[in-house]
Amino acid sequence: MEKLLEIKNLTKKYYEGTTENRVVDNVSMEVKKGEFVVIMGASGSGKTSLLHLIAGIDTCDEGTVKYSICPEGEGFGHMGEKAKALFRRTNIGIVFQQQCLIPDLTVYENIMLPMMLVRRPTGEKSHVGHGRGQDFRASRKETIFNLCSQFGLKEHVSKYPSQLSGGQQQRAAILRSVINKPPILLCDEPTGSLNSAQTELVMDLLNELNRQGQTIILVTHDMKVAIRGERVVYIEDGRVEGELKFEKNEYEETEQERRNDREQKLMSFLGKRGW
Ligand SMILES: Nc1ncnc2c1ncn2[C@@H]1O[C@H](COP(=O)(O)OP(=O)(O)OP(=O)(O)O)[C@@H](O)[C@H]1O
Repeated sequence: MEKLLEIKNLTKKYYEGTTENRVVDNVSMEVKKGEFVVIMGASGSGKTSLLHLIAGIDTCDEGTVKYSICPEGEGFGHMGEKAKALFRRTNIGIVFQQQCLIPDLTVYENIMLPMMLVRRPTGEKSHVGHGRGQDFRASRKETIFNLCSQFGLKEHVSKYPSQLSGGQQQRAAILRSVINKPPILLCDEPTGSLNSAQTELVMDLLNELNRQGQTIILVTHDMKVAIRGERVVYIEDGRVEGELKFEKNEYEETEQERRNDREQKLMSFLGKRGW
C-alpha cells in the first residue's frame, strides 16, 4: 500500500515554570493509504496532542508531519497558516468526542456545510459536484440523501440536532466530516459519549467508509472500538511504546469469532502494558 502520512521524530513540549513536559516525545510512524490505525494509551499519555499535530491544528517543536498528497510533499512545519487551513479543509476530516453540529441548522444543512466551503479549481471534477445552479443543487441533495439513507438518518434529515439521539448526532457529524471525501479522517474518541448500541452503529459507519477507501486514524480507550481497526499504536508518556497488527486467522469464520480473537490479542497486548 502507498504511504499517505509520514511522521518523523515529532515532539511537542509544554512548560510549567522551568519544568519541561514532552507530551509528544520523538514519535515516528507511517500510515498507508486506506489504513485504519487506532491510537491507544492511558489518560494524559499524549494521544489528543499527537492527533492535533497530525491535523495541523497545533504546531510541533521538533520533527515533521508529511502527507504524500501535500504539494511537493511539504511538511506542515513549512506551510503558512492559510495554506495549512486550506489543505486541512480539503483533505482532512476531523471528528471529536462531542459532536459540534450547529444547533440552528437541520441535519441536511449541517452535512451540506463543508460542500459550501470547499472551492475546487475550475474544470476539476468532484464526486460531490461543486458549482452552482439547479443541477448542482439536485446532485448535492441526492448525495446527502443517499448517505443519510445508507447510515440510518433518512428520517432525520429535516430535524435539528436537539431532536436526535447522541448516536444519531455523532453519525451526522461524521457524515459532515466526510461529505467532501477527505482522504484522511481523524477521530478523537468519536464514541466516548455513546452507549454500546450507538457505538456499534458509529463504528459500522467508520468501517464502511474505510472499506470505501478513507484512511482513518482514531483515538480511543474502548477495546471494542479498537478491534475495528487494523493496527493499534500504543502511546505511553508521549512515546510510541508498542504496536499490534491484527492478522487474519485461518480458523475465523464468523464476524463474532474474528472480533473475539482480536479482543483476546488486544487484551494480552494491553495487559503487558499495565492496562
Ligand atoms: N495546552 C496545554 N498546556 C499544557 N499542557 C497541556 C496542554 N494540552 C495538553 N497538555 C498536557 O499534555 C498531556 C497530554 O494530554 P493529551 O490531551 O494529549 O492526553 P490524552 O492521552 O489525549 O488524554 P485523555 O485520554 O485523557 O484524553 C497531559 O499531561 C496534558 O495535561
